[in-house]
Amino acid sequence: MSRQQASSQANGLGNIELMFKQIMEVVHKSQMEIAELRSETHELRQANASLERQIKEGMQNGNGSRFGTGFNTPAPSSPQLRAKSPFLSPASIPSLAVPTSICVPSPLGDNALSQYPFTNREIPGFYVVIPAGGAGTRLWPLSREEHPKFLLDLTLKGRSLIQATWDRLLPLTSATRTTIVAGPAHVKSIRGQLPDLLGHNLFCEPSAKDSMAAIGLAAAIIAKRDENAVIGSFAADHMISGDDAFLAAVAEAVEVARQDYLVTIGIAPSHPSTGFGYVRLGEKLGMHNAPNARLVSSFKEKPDARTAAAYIKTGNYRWNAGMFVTKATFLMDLLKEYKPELHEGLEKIAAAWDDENLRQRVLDEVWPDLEKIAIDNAVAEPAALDRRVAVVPATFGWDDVGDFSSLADLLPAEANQPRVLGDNNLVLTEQVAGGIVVPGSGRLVTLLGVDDLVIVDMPDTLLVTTRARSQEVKRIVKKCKESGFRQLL
Ligand SMILES: Nc1nc2c(ncn2[C@@H]2O[C@H](COP(=O)(O)OP(=O)(O)O[C@H]3O[C@H](CO)[C@@H](O)[C@H](O)[C@@H]3O)[C@@H](O)[C@H]2O)c(=O)[nH]1
Repeated sequence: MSRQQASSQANGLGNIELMFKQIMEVVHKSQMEIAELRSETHELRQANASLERQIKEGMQNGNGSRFGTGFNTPAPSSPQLRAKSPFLSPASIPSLAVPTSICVPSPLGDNALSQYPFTNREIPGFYVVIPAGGAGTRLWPLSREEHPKFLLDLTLKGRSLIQATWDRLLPLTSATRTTIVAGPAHVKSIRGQLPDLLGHNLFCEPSAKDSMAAIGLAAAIIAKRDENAVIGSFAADHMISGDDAFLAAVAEAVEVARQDYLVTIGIAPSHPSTGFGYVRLGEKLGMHNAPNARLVSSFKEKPDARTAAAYIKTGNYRWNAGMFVTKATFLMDLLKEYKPELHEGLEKIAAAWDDENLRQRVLDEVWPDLEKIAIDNAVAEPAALDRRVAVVPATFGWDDVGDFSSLADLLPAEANQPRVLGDNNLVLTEQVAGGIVVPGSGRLVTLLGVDDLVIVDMPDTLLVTTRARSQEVKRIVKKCKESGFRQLL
């Protein structure tokens, strides 16, 4: 063969390879689009169900012709915040066929698809634990001690964050296996918002002792009820988009947890956040039922910005989404090893839990001395070093709605306009770009020529700051406390 012929043959092969690559890219893109469409369809179905519920509630209250206010869980002293409904009328949404399975693209960018059954997603022996403890200080004055972030409907979809968390997880479990750990100040509101929550599944802690005591309490009680229980702990105040991918990731995490691992869900970091824990991806676990699961080679809770940036550069790190899936007994074993006193205290409380008088006595005696520590520091960090922590990398959208800046990102906006949480008619702007306005006092808020401001106008106080400084709102809360404005916290 002449050199010219050989070179033209090589070119031909190269072209075929290129064509194949392009075809594969198109196929992958279509698969991603299908997964996205399915996710949107599911969200539409949920929105539809939520609207139906609002109409039903409105009719039960003799108020059938008016839709809910959108912001249906205002703080007791706040006015109702009105909003445009983001929903279509039920009649305009066609009924949708339920797919038999869902394909979720692999989070590792390897073009693989994992298939999960769509219907009957309940996982036998799986218990949900929702620790509802954070005050959401960075969302003050919208979020208050008595009425924290998880009780608010921050997306104006008609459900508070804790209600949305409940709705999201219900397909995997049932009300009998869904539990909440909360302080006495929030028990009544939680019961009001979640009428299906069973009395014996609401674990009331005497005071805030951080996430290890809260999740450990639930684990200890559940382990007594069911020694084979696998628990999944999910914050009450996070937002998730792409529920199918979320449920698939949790189902995968349960499979891994059954093999005695503390399992986290890993989110691909978008920026070097100092507010999250980071997990370093270790070797693949190669489990048949959990194709994406990997070992966590190390776990670092809230690194500084420089460290976080270095982590992200490697491409080997994921954010810990604050979700932990594990056998209840395995978590107690880890606790016994790494925090024996906390373990002993929680076991004592769990043993007395079913007898209400005894429970109170033991709580009074034991709870005040329990160590206040996050689950991440108490067990996740040391257990990762012992190769007992695994991660399921996730593909769903996730946000912990930590401050007004991230809340702004979640709200719809007209181009170059501030986002409005509430009634758009109460906000007038001229040459204003970006930012977020909460017109919560009922009066008109007007803005001229200011960009990226955060304005939260409540009946009892007004907050003005910038999006860039919104992480620092807790400094103002501290100042209010020091200056004697306790009633505003
Ligand atoms: N019941 C109860 N719940 C609590 C308590 N303290 C914390 N929690 C709950 O435990 C979860 C995590 O606690 P946070 O205090 O909000 O943790 P964080 O600083 O946000 O960090 C955690 O979450 C991040 C994701 O949002 C993670 O990235 C990080 O690694 C860590 O797990 C939240 O659901 C919070 O409500 C408490 O005393 N009581």
